[in-house]
Amino acid sequence: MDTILVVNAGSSSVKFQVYSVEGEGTLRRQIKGQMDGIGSRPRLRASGASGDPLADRAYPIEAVSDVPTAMAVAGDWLRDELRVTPIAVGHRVVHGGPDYSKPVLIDHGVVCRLERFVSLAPLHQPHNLAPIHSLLENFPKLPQVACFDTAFHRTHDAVADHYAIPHQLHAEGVRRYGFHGLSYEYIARTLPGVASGIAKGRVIVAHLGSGASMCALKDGRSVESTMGFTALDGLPMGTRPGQIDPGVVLYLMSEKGMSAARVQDFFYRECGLKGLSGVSNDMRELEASVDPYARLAIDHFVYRIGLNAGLLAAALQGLDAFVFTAGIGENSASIRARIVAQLEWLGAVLDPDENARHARLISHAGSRVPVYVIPTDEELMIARHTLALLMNGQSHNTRSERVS
Ligand SMILES: Nc1ncnc2c1ncn2[C@@H]1O[C@H](COP(=O)(O)OP(=O)(O)O)[C@@H](O)[C@H]1O
Ligand SMILES: CC(=O)OP(=O)(O)O
Ligand SMILES: [Mg+2]
Repeated sequence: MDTILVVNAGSSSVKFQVYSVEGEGTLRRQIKGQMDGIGSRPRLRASGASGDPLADRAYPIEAVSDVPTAMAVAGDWLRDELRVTPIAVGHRVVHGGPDYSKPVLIDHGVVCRLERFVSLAPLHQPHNLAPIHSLLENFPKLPQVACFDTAFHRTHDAVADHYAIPHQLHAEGVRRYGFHGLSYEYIARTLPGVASGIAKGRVIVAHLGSGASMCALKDGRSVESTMGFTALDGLPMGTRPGQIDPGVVLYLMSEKGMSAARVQDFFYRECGLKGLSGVSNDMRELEASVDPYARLAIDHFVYRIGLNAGLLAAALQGLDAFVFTAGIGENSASIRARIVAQLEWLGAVLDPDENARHARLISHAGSRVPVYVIPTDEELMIARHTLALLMNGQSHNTRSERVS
């Protein structure tokens, strides 16, 4: 069976899927899995084609303390226990910079260009590139495809893409890229099947995971995002602060003597829900906590999402629907309820029962703005892009090599 392996390394999880390629361009999911809770409560879960459980293993926090270890554990499991030998591998690569507005077949030149963005996405890019490197080394003819978080947002108007800084910096790549684009692309493609009348309208999608952002969609295209040059901007996240006055950076460097490397580490790993609560970066643990700072961290998260919804509604000049997705958006009914309460002035009213049972439509029948929960599938987008590149014949003479 010809299969495509998809790898998606996030900031607190490694997700993977294996698809069989059937007939002319049909993909069928064979395995879906993830190692999540990295750094809090690591757990490997995977299921087969019909949702049948293949694995559910918990690990001590120190056994899977970072993303590379999680990737190694999941990779060993796929290779040794499931004998996965793909004909191609699709990777999520978080930063594509100014050059890449669509997925690309990987070679050494592409990897060199993507390495330039490691400092712009230190929580992700090194982990995205590590398996690419190792497969290029060991299986040089195996087709690999890079799919970018930034690509879906490359349609932004100049007015949204610029910072108010000298424009030469924009020319060299200092732009408001936006991230989570594979997730937003999946939602944009799924919406017509969920609500055909709305898919062409003005929609805010809230991707609330360990990394969190929101995207304004108009007619299925991204017109604005809360993230910018890097995935630090916008909403507060698991370990990142979100929007912050650059004066704080200057203060940390000039008054606290922090080096640039120390500031980077601080903003990517020690802030956000974790920094503010002092309890955890994991929303499940904050919701279970009675610590007043855990409460404050959740309050701040909800408040900032409400503020940013107003910003994106302004970009769209109105709102026709709101969508929740990703770890928190798909699973936490209480956070969703609190966010929808912030959206009441925009015309959204919750149906608490539908919300509690995680229905697809969670707004009240009389709500002017419908509110949806749509589980995202970045891996499916990557598989589709990977297959499309393979079928366009750009992977000449390479389909016979397999990972063993
Ligand atoms: N049932 C739940 N209730 C609240 N939060 C949840 C639940 N399940 C997952 N989450 C949260 O989702 C986040 C991880 O989301 P995910 O989209 O997998 O992140 P990433 O891809 O960035 O690693 C974590 O903060 C986790 O606590
Ligand atoms: C870009 C980003 O923050 O990704 P994730 O949410 O997967 O960490
Ligand atoms: Mg993610």
